[in-house]
Amino acid sequence: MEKIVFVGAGSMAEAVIAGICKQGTVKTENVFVMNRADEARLEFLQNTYGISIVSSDKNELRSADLVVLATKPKDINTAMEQISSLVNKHAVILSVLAGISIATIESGLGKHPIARSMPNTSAAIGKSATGVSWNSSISSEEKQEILNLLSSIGIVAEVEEDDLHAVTALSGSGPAYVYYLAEALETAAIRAGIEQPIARDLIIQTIEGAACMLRQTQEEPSLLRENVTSPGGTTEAGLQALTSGGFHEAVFSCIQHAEKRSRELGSDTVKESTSSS
Ligand SMILES: NC(=O)C1=CN([C@@H]2O[C@H](COP(=O)(O)OP(=O)(O)OC[C@H]3O[C@@H](n4cnc5c(N)ncnc54)[C@H](OP(=O)(O)O)[C@@H]3O)[C@@H](O)[C@H]2O)C=CC1
Ligand SMILES: O=C(O)[C@@H]1CCC=N1
Repeated sequence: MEKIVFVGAGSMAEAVIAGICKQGTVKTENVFVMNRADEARLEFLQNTYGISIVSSDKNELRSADLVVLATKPKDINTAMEQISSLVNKHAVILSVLAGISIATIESGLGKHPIARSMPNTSAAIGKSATGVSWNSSISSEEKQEILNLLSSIGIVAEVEEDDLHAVTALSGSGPAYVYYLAEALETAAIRAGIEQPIARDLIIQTIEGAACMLRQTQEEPSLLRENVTSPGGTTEAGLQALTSGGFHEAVFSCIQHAEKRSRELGSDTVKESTSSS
């Protein structure tokens, strides 16, 4: 897939662009980006990554091999209306949108090979955890090309389309949960008397170290947790406070609410397109 056009130029588009450009997956001169109105943003991406801006006649879409849909879910119907007559009929479509079904994309853009994915912002450093599913029009070669592209920004799991809502809740939104934990730990550490820069360093290393332990030892998280927890010690005291504060319930509820919201984003978009047609 030589020529790639990104429709949408926000955080997620940038994370994927940064990832594929840094990993050398594509030639930067073959990557084009467009958005709704923010020209300064397009110039920033052009200057930072050496990619190009889609011209005002959007002609690049006519010869695109891959079109990446990266608008907010609420904007996708308008975006598809604006581009559908221009997109090369052989182009593969790769969506990164939360909640938006393959059927919605098919009804907006017509029959194309479609990959619906859910990456996360760690794509920018090649560490995304991405889920992907396909429509029936995609060939095994096209799948492989998409898997190669997504693998260049992190790990990829092929899942059933319906499971992408849960993947979105888990790993699409997941980096935000970890940052939220880091924020809470830092506030608590400062309150306990540690200087902020020292607290920040200790937290980053603790999160990174624990993630690497999970990956490298392949041990159960519960076993690794038990290894840290001396009977009658500090960890036990801390974990008891988390448990009585409703830690498990909060995490279950977090994933449940995020998954539900992903489903709602999809049905809101379908409702909106039905009411405007
Ligand atoms: N952020 C994240 O962590 C993740 C996001 N996603 C998904 O990625 C998608 C984008 O999210 P994010 O990058 O955060 O959103 P942003 O708001 O940062 O970016 C949205 C982009 O879409 C552009 N846009 C809006 N309407 C159109 C249109 N009609 N034609 C072309 N471009 C248009 C906007 O342009 P302008 O600024 O000019 O209005 C903007 O560049 C969402 O669907 C989200 O669900 C998936 C995984 C993780
Ligand atoms: O919050 C959102 O809706 C998007 C999808 C996953 C991460 N960010």
